[in-house]
Amino acid sequence: MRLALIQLAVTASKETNLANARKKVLEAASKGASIVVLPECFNSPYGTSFFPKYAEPLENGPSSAALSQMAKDGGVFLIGGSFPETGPNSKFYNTCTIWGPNGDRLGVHRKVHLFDIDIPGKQTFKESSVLSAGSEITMFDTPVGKVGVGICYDIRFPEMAMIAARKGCIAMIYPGAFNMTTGPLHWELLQRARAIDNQMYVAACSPARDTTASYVAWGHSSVVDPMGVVVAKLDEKEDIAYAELDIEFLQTSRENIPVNNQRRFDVYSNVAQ
Ligand SMILES: NC(=O)CC(=O)C(=O)O
Repeated sequence: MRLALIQLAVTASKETNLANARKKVLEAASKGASIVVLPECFNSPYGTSFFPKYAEPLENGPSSAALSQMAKDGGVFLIGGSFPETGPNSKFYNTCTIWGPNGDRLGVHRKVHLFDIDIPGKQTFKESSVLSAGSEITMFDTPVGKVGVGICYDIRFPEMAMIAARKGCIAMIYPGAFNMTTGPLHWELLQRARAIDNQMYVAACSPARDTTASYVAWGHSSVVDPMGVVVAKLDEKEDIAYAELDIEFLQTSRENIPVNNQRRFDVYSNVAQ
C-alpha cells in the first residue's frame, strides 16, 4: 500500500489552502497512493491567535466537505491533517478527520497532548490557552491493517503509539508542525523511536516552511520503517513524499526481534505512579 505525505505550502487563505490540498491529493492519488496525509493546520496558519478565527464545526463546515470530496474523487484513504474545530460546548480543538475512499468519515482525532512548551528565547507556545484536549486513541481500518493517528506533540508520548500498536496498528501517522528549535533536535528522532518501540511504520507530515509566518515549520515530512530506517524524507519545500507500507517486512521485523512478546508488564505495573 502506497502512502503519500503532502507537505503543503499553507497560506492565510482557507480557500486557497483547500484548493491546493485538493490538487495535491489528486496528484498523489494519480501516482498510486492509497493513503494520503495532509499536515497539521493544513488550512490555516498555526498559532493561538488564529485558532478561533479559522475554527469551524466538523459537521457542515467547508473543510469537512472539501476533504470528503477529495477522498472520494481520489479514491483514497485521507488523513486530513488537522484544522481548528469549534467542538461541543463551543470549545476549540486541534482536530484531524479521517476519510475513506467513498468519502465517508472514518474517524476524528482531537489532539490529546496540547503543545505547551517554553524554551526561553527560542520557542514558546501554549495551545492550552485556547484549545481543549481530546481524550481518545484513534485508529481506523485499511485493507492492510489498522492505522493509528496522533497530532504532532502526541508523538512525544510513547504510550499512545504503544497502545495503538498493541491494538493491532501497523502504522502511526502524525500530521505535525515542529519548529526551527525542536525540529532539528527531535522530529526525526521521535519518529524513529516510536517506530522501533513498536516495530511499526511511523510517518509525520508537516506544512512546508514559510519563513514569513509567525510560527516557522521545520518541514522534513518523513516515513520511517519498522526497523527504524528513514525510507522517505523531504526538505523544507512544498512537495509530496511517497513510501510503501510493506506488511511482510513489518511481520519479519517483529519475528526477528520479538520484543512485543518479551515485555514484562508484571514489572512495569507501577508506571503511572
Ligand atoms: N507543534 C507541536 O505540537 C509539537 C512540537 O512542535 C514539538 O513537540 O516540538
